[in-house]
Amino acid sequence: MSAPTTTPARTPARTVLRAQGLTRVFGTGAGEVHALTDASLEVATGELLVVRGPSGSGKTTLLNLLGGLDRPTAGTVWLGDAELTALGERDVLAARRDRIGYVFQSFGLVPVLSAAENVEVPLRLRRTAPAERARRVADALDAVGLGGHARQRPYELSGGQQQRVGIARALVAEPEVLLADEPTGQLDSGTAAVVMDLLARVVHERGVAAVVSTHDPELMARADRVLELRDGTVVDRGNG
Ligand SMILES: Nc1ncnc2c1ncn2[C@@H]1O[C@H](COP(=O)(O)OP(=O)(O)OP(=O)(O)O)[C@@H](O)[C@H]1O
Repeated sequence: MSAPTTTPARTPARTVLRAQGLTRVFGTGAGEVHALTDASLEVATGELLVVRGPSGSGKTTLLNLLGGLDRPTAGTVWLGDAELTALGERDVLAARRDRIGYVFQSFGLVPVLSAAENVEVPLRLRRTAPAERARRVADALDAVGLGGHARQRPYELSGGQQQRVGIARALVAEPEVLLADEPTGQLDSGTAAVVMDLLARVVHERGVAAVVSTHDPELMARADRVLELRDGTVVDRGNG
């Protein structure tokens, strides 16, 4: 038997985030809205899963359930070995703080804080020591190419730069999972491509399991896998 000619350099991928049978029904004055029905997925370390689908197809609903921001009507989310959907409020908050990074369409930066202070927020919440905070913030800003912009406030940065600060903030505490809901929705197409390339690179380099929703067909090119939603149902899990 011949020996393999190449040795894999990377740690083998491990499933980090898993959802089974996720259903979310909203009660409204006009009756029930079935925003998501029986959705299942898995995301592994270093994998970028893009969720696509038309407006109203359930992308935000799915991301909110995966990130513990909302509770499903039925179904389960596992974060590693922990059943996120079975945890009480305090434990969900701790899991969100310690294990998940979020990137928002409208960046979600605090206007009165500098880029560095915005990136520092998750570390303060985790009570990381000041010297360690400073080191990690500098590393995270360097990783998104903004080492020279640490003291600038959000209004002194372009939209693309603001979203790069948002990505640095999401990754600074080294989460296992990164969730981004339409992260390039407010950017022009050229800037969107730069931001998406950056997201894909950091996900692969850092081995984060990432779920990113988008409308933009161009952004699918950066995905390792594309999951497609229609009317709240997964019509393609992108497994080939
Ligand atoms: N809190 C809510 N109460 C009632 N209905 C809701 C609520 N949130 C979402 N919905 C409905 O659930 C469906 C899915 O919405 P969702 O925001 O998940 O779609 P989306 O794919 O993210 O859309 P978009 O691309 O426009 O952001 C829509 O019909 C929406 O109106």
